[in-house]
Amino acid sequence: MKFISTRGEAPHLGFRDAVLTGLAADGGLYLPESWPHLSPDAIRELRGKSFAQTAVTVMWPFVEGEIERETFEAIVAEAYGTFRHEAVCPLVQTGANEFTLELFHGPTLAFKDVAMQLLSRLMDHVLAERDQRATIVGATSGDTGGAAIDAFAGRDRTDIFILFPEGRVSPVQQRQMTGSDAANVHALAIDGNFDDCQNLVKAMFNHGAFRDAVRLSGVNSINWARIMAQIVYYFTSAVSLGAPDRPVSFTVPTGNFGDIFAGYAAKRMGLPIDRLVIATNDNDILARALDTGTYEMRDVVQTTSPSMDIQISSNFERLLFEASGRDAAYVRRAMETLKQSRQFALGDAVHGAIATDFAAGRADTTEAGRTISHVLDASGYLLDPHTAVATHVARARARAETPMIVLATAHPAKFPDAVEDAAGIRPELPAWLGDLMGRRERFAPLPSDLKMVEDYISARTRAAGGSVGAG
Ligand SMILES: Cc1ncc(COP(=O)(O)O)c(C=O)c1O
Ligand SMILES: N[C@@H](CCOP(=O)(O)O)C(=O)O
Repeated sequence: MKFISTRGEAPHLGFRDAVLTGLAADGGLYLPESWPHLSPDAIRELRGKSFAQTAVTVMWPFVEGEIERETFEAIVAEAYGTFRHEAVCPLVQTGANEFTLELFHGPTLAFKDVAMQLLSRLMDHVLAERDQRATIVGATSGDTGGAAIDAFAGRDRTDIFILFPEGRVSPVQQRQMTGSDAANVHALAIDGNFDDCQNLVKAMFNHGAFRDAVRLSGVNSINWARIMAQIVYYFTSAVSLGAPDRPVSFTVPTGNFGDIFAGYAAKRMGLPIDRLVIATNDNDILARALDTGTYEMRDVVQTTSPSMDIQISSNFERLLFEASGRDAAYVRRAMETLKQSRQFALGDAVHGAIATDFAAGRADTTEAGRTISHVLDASGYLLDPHTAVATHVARARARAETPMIVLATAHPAKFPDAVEDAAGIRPELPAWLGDLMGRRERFAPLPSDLKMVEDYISARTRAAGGSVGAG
């Protein structure tokens, strides 16, 4: 299996190079050159399998020929051994035909752990095989950073630098990034919002000399392996509700569009998904794009679901590539127009293609708060604000005949203030994370300035001399 860039001007890469390369050299995002297909019989055979077994089956077509099967099985087993629930991602019934897929049983209580625990082990494996080191740089609106730091802390072949927007993440999220005492971990508090952090990361990838000098690698969902790992729970949850013999729908709290794109990928791989519903908070660029056919940036609004306070959804580019019939020239034009004028028109064909697979809705902070309180009253189940956004949207969109699976992307204890304001209950961190808020903080405040951030990283990374991967 080769991986190709959405902008059509970067080398085609094998799996290991795609994992280490992150963003393609032409600024695009890697995708498999074709979608593998699981037949209905193959999907039926997943019934009764463990999460790790399903994970190997679903991801193997992307990995085959690049990593030995036994090695891959061991990496997957170790990654999901870090989760605190036997089922890894359990499904809980929360309404008549509504199910909540709990993705927060990993080490940092967010869905990011599902991919990050795998990615760190995959990277370690490939770097060790090549006797290389890498500098990982990532942007976070709150959860990616903590998950990446947990997954990479103390690893010998990587130094990790996480850029987070100062003052815009929850105190728990901040401690998960700043409370690590591992020497290879660096938390950078950027004076800006998440989009500024993400723009800095992309600019570093597009700066060839820096990229090569520090052997730059990425762990945001620009990295294909992040998406690949997230495809798995669409299969496990749908199969547990009767797939492939019964279609299901999913509602996904959406920011950078990585999680819901993984659902789209599952559908392209043969999973019968009726609807993929994009749920946004007040930062509703994706819902507006679906409504109007124009992707139009506005200023970011701070909400009680900070991890979704995003305007530039980087994975939307992957969907544009697919919906345009893999037209890299269309994607290049769209991205250039966005850069110049902060908006672009999808065009009728692409807009129509997207609308056949996706629906969208929004929930503001008041609606999300009310949903937390209603669900608690009705079923005793406590939602985090991101999952509440999705639950609000799901309930407006549900069809009685099709089970609706809502992705629960974070544990409510990551956002205790917002949950307490909404429901009068202050969720506690699990006992095994009890010392988190007492840990000493270590981070560097920096302006949103490319040169200063690059200089900071160059002075501290232990990797030097030539880019990793083939890109
Ligand atoms: C808790 C939570 N929910 C939802 C999202 C949105 O996911 P995505 O960026 O993949 O759309 C994020 C951040 O990515 C998150 O941390
Ligand atoms: N919401 C994310 C933003 C980064 O998303 P990613 O999936 O591209 O890493 C976060 O929590 O940081």
